[in-house]
Amino acid sequence: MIEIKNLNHGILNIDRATVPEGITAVIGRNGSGKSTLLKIISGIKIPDSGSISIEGKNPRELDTGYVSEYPDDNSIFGVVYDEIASSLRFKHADCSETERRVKEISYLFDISHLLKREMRTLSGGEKVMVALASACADNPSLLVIDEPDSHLDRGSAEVFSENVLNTGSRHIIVCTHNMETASKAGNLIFLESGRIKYQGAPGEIFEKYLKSTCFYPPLWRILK
Ligand SMILES: Nc1ncnc2c1ncn2[C@@H]1O[C@H](COP(=O)(O)OP(=O)(O)OP(=O)(O)O)[C@@H](O)[C@H]1O
Repeated sequence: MIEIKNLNHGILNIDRATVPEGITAVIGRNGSGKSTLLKIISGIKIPDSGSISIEGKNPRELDTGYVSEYPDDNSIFGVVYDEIASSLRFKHADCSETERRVKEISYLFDISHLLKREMRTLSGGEKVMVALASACADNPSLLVIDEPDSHLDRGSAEVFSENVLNTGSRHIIVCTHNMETASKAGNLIFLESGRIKYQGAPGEIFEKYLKSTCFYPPLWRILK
């Protein structure tokens, strides 16, 4: 469980919120504070005031995988293999175990053919897939992903839904402008001007509060 109390940071102003385990999608208009919230949950930013705890711990005490919305912000190393292996190497994992895991996760993410490539030569979507594989390689207990789908084609978006969202991380927080992705989460947070306006099961939030807005999943209008 993630507990937020009296959080103030930039546009964010959240008195009290409890985020359950599982997959949470964060949605809202441009500039509503989604990325800021994700950076605070992942421990990248320390809030100006207030507190956030995850399973009773400070975010920086958790093993976390974070994927930025900007593909070029995600990589440290020059070659794809080294990038995906980095979290395992930082933990001094055994070389053969590192190699096994890099190959396994690359296969799952359908990027085995990229392992020897230089990061700078990849497309935006390829960089996102490498960043997702790298973030998931060490099975983090918290996975925070900022707008993965804006760079992904349909096939890669499916790989994302099937593999990233089923990594087994205890908490997965995904910010997205894709309402079909959001509708598949277990929990939905709707941010407005830095405040949590709605939170709950996507079915309930979309039907009850967002039906007449552009946030309602387009597919639902056809199917329902
Ligand atoms: N470092 C910063 N300095 C000043 N203002 C900032 C900074 N970072 C973000 N902001 C402002 O805070 C607000 C929230 O930004 P944030 O990136 O969290 O929004 P967002 O909901 O993720 O937007 P988008 O959907 O466009 O990515 C915006 O008005 C933004 O301009």
